[in-house]
Amino acid sequence: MSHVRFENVGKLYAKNAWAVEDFNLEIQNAEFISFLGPSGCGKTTTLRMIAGLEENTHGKIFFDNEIVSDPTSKTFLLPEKRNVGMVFQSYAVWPHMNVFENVAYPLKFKKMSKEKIYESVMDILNVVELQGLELRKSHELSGGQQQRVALARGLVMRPRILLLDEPLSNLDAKLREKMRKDIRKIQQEFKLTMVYVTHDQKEAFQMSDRIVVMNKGKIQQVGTPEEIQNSPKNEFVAEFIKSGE
Ligand SMILES: Nc1ncnc2c1ncn2[C@@H]1O[C@H](COP(=O)(O)OP(=O)(O)OP(=O)(O)O)[C@@H](O)[C@H]1O
Repeated sequence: MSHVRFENVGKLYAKNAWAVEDFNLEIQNAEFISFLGPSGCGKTTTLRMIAGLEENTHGKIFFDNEIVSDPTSKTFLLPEKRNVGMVFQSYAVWPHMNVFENVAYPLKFKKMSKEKIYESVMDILNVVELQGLELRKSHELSGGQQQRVALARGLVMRPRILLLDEPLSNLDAKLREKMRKDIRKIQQEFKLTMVYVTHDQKEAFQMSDRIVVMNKGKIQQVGTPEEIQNSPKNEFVAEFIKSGE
C-alpha cells in the first residue's frame, strides 16, 4: 500500500502560473524519497501540500488510501490532523527556550502527562545524540546541534511522515556529511517515510531510495539514484545530472 499518493495534483497560484502541474506519484511506506531540481521547480510547494500548509488547486492527495485533500469535493484535512513532522531550514531553534522546551513544544498541544512528555523528549534526544544538553539555550549550541534540535522536534510526535526541506544547507561540508548519514540511519531504524527536498544532487544520490527530478513544476523522472544517473529519461535530466548542480 502506498503511503502518500498524488493523483494529477496541481497548484495554480495565478492564471497560468502553475507552481506544480499534473503531479502523479506514489510514495511507499518507509521510503526515503527526495525531490530534486533547480530553484523554483516546485519542490517546496509539493512538500507543503503534503503537510497541508498549502492547498492543491487540482487533483487529489491520499494518505494510506484516505483522501486528505481534494478541492472538487472540498475535502481538506488540517495540518494538525495529518501527523506529519517537519524540519525546515527556516524553522530555527527558538532562542528563548532551552533544548528540552524546544523539543517538547509540539507535544504541548496533545493531551499528555508531564511524565510522558519528559519520557518522549528524552527518548528522542538520545536518538539525535543530544542527551545531556537539555538545558542549553540555542546560542550555546553549534549549528549541527541546533539542526539536531530541529530534527528531534520533527520526530518527537512519532509522525507517520517526516518532511525535510533543505535541512542541512546552513551547515559546513563536514557536518553536512555526518548529518546525512545520521538522518538516513534514523529513517531506517524507525522505518519512517521521509520526503526530502534538496537542490544538492550529491545529497539526493547519497540518501535516497528514489529521487523525483522536477523542472518547472513537472516531474521529469522518478527512479533510484542508479536509474537517474545511468538512464536519464530526457534531455533535461541528462543535462541536470551532467552539470552536477
Ligand atoms: N505564494 C506564492 N504565490 C505565487 N507564486 C508562488 C508562491 N509560492 C511559490 N510560488 C512560485 O511557485 C514556483 C515553485 O516554487 P517553490 O518554492 O515550490 O520552488 P522550489 O523548487 O522549492 O524552489 P527553491 O529551491 O528556490 O526553494 C516558483 O515559480 C515560485 O515563484
